[in-house]
Amino acid sequence: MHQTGAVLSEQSLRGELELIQVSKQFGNEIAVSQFDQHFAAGKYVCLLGPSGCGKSTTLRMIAGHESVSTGEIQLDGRSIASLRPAQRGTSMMFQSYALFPHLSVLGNVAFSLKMRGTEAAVRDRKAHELLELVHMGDFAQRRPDQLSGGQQQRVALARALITEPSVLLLDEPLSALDPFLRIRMRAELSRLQRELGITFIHVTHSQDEAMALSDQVVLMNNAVIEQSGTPFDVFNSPRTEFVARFMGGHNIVEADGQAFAVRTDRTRISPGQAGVSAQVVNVEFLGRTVDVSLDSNGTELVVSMTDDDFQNNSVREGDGVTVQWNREDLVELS
Ligand SMILES: Nc1ncnc2c1ncn2[C@@H]1O[C@H](COP(=O)(O)OP(=O)(O)OP(=O)(O)O)[C@@H](O)[C@H]1O
Repeated sequence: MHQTGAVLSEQSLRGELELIQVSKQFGNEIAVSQFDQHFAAGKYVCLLGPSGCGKSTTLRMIAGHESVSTGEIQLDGRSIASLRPAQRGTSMMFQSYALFPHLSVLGNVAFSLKMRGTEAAVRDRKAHELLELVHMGDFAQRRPDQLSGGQQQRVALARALITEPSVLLLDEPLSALDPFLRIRMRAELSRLQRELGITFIHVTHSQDEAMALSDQVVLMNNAVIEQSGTPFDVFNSPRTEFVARFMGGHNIVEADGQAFAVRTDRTRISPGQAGVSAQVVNVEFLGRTVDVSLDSNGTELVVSMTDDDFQNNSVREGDGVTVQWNREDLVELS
């Protein structure tokens, strides 16, 4: 692990962020409504949700690239909603990386300090430290077009971190990478966040990414927070049908006029037992698991079973089956 002296001069956790009843309206359209949430210092937060739900607008309001219509934003105890972006203690890494093509890697990373009038020797030393931190120390003199996508992203990260922000804001940082690199960079982001001890706020529409990375997931829908909590809680205790469906891995079932979620891996097909009748619509082999899709009187159900269970209890498209779950696995939805 690299020690980055000056960069990590402050060892305590930073970036306690509070959004208090923050809303954003564009004309008649409400992009974010009454966003009210506290983020403890030094946490990895993912803002998750479908396209258009207001994630990027929320991030941009924290960064100061968009004003708030109403509400208040506090960072480490001070109000920042009316400050210019560079004064806030936040830094944004963009999806496109937005590196300057004519500058070297070192020049790109040092750029913000140059703008602030920091002398050349100091800014170059800090830029080198940051490049070491993202494992790009050997590439300082290259130009961005001489780097791979993953390398450009590391440089963009170093560039965003050079101002020593308390909060790093990342807008879909992994979406331009191929699936293999995305998983590698995911681990890198997690390592960086822990090493730096600052808050990361990462916008994504991928629930896998949010589950893998975050201490706290904020799931948004139609401009509001639908549910916020640890990935474990949001996945295992979805409050609404939207949350259960968006997080995936759940069936929505009804009993006595009440909707419930039940995990697809806790939904079973057991021959000879009482249960709900259904017909097999599709069988999908996913490697370690097999997903059996079923139609039960017009309701779609999925049973996820291990490969071994499937081999012992094989079904095919068109088979009639009965489906069971345990009462204690039902999560009541509102
Ligand atoms: N500058 C703008 N002017 C008008 N409407 C805007 C503006 N920016 C965003 N919106 C609208 O606000 C809503 C929320 O947009 P936002 O970009 O925050 O969503 P998102 O969840 O980040 O979506 P995506 O994942 O597609 O980026 C959308 O309906 C969008 O059309």
